[in-house]
Amino acid sequence: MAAAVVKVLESEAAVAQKLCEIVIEKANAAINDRGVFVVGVSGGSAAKFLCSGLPSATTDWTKWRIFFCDERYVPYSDPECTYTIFKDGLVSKVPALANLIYPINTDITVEEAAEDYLKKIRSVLPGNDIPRFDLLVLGMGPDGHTCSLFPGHPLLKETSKFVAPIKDSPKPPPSRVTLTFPVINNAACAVFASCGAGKADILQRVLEGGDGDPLPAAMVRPTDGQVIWILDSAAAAKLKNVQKL
Ligand SMILES: O=C(O)[C@H](O)[C@@H](O)[C@H](O)[C@H](O)COP(=O)(O)O
Repeated sequence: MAAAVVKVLESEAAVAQKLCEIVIEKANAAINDRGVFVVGVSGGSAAKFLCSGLPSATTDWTKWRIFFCDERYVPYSDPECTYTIFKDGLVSKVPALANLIYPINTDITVEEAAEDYLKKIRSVLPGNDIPRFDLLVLGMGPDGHTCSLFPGHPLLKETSKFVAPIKDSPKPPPSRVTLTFPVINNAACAVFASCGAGKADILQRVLEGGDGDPLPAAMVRPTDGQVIWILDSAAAAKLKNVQKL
C-alpha cells in the first residue's frame, strides 16, 4: 500500500485541470494496455471539474466505461441525480459515451438497484473476484464521508456486498447506492479533488490522523494501487506533515 500522494495547487481551476489531466493520463494508459478504461465518478465538485475539462480531451472515448462510485436514488429528472449531471455536462458533448455510462435503475427498489448495479459492473468487469476499477474519482464531504459511506455508519464495515443500498444517509437524499470498501480498495487508483477553506480541518484529520476511528475518506487505501489527493491551497492550509508533491 503506497503512501498517499498530495498535490497542492493555487486555485480551484488548477485543481480541476489537474484532475482532468490525471483522468486522461490513466484512461489513455489503460486503453493502451488493455483496450478499455473502467472509471467510477462521483458527484459534488468532482462532477463539475470533470464536466468542465474532459469534453475537450484527446482520448478514444469508445473504450471508456463510466460508472458511479455512488449515486443518489432519485429520478433522472431530479437535478440531484449525478447521472444527469454527467449526461448534460459530458455525454451531450461526447455522444460516443451515450451507451458507455451506467446509471443506477431508479424504477426498482434501492435494494434491487444495488444488486442490479453490480450486474452492470460485472458486464464490464466479469468474474467473481472483487471488481477492479482502473480509477475512482472521489469527493470528500465536510464530515469526511466519501461515496455514500458516512462516519460511524455500519456500511463502513460491509464486506459481503460490493455495491450496497443505503436508506439512512445523513446527507439528503437518504436513499442511495454506493460502492463499498472492498471494491474501493481494490481499485488501481483513487483520486480525490477537494477545494476551499471549509475542507482544511477535516483534511488535516483525514491525511494526518487523529484520535478515534479513521474517517471514511481516510479508509481509502487501495491494497494494490495508489491514492492521489489534489487540493487547492485553502484546503491544504492546515496540513503539516504530509509530503506535498
Ligand atoms: O452524494 C452527495 O451528496 C455528494 O456528491 C457528496 O458526496 C460530495 O461528493 C461530497 O460532499 C464532496 O463534495 P464537494 O467536493 O463538492 O465538497
